[in-house]
Amino acid sequence: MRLQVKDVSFTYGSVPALENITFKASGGEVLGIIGPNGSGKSTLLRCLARVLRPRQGTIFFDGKNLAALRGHEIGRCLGYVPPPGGQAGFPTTVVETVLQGRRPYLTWGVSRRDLEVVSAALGYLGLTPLAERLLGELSSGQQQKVFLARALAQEPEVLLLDEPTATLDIRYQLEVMALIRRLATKEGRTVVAVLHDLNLAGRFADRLLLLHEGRIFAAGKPAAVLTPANLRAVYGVEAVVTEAPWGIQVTPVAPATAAEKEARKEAALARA
Ligand SMILES: Nc1ncnc2c1ncn2[C@@H]1O[C@H](COP(=O)(O)OP(=O)(O)OP(=O)(O)O)[C@@H](O)[C@H]1O
Repeated sequence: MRLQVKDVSFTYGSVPALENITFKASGGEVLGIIGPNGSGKSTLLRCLARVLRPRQGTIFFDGKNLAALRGHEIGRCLGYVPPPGGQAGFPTTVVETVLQGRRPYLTWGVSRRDLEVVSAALGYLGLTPLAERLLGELSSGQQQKVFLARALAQEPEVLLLDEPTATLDIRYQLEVMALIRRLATKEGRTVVAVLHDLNLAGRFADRLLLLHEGRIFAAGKPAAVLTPANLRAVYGVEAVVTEAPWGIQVTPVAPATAAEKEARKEAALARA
């Protein structure tokens, strides 16, 4: 098993953010982490990336305790892309930034293979024409693609992506998700991605973890997790869930508050 998370809890000061999280992810799998604002998704990803240290519990990578791995080992095992925003303060170019992804492999200098990998990562994300531009002079979506390209250049076995499509236009949302899918299916990598877009989650993930108030509320295949009852209980919305040929589709219809339901009932009566 590539990734094993056992009974992980995390607290910010006195604020509990994760409680008793346990799950596994294998090679070739895309695991989507979904849940409302503040449910603990980013905190979980930061624990997996070893940016945060769990208060309790253990995370294993290929059977090894993540807490015991050394820096350069982590770099080859795990590639972490934080959520968009606040990362572009450095005067580096796009190509230099993506090349940083090769740091776990660099010895005396940059090899031909390093350059090939960087060039392929730039190409995958349509960044080749922007290669010499400064990062700080790009749009937020373009910057997001650069950080994804850097993680791809790192060639890690596990990719940890926090809202990888949040700032991307609809074409690149699909392209990035398809790329993630390919990395898992064709190259056997494990991808753990925090996703707010339930339709992308329902379409591209093999399994979903639905978080609610720091705990796992539901876990399993998208069809089992994205149910109207779960969405009502966790997000407080009424949603229509359909199964399209390409995956599960979720259409939020209305907030499921008592007042809303009453108003809709009255409106229906008035129309009748
Ligand atoms: N640096 C911090 N200090 C204190 N509390 C924090 C900190 N970061 C997050 N929290 C709290 O931890 C909980 C989980 O936050 P987290 O960012 O993991 O949620 P999330 O599911 O990623 O939310 P979102 O969808 O809004 O990004 C929330 O209650 C949040 O207020």
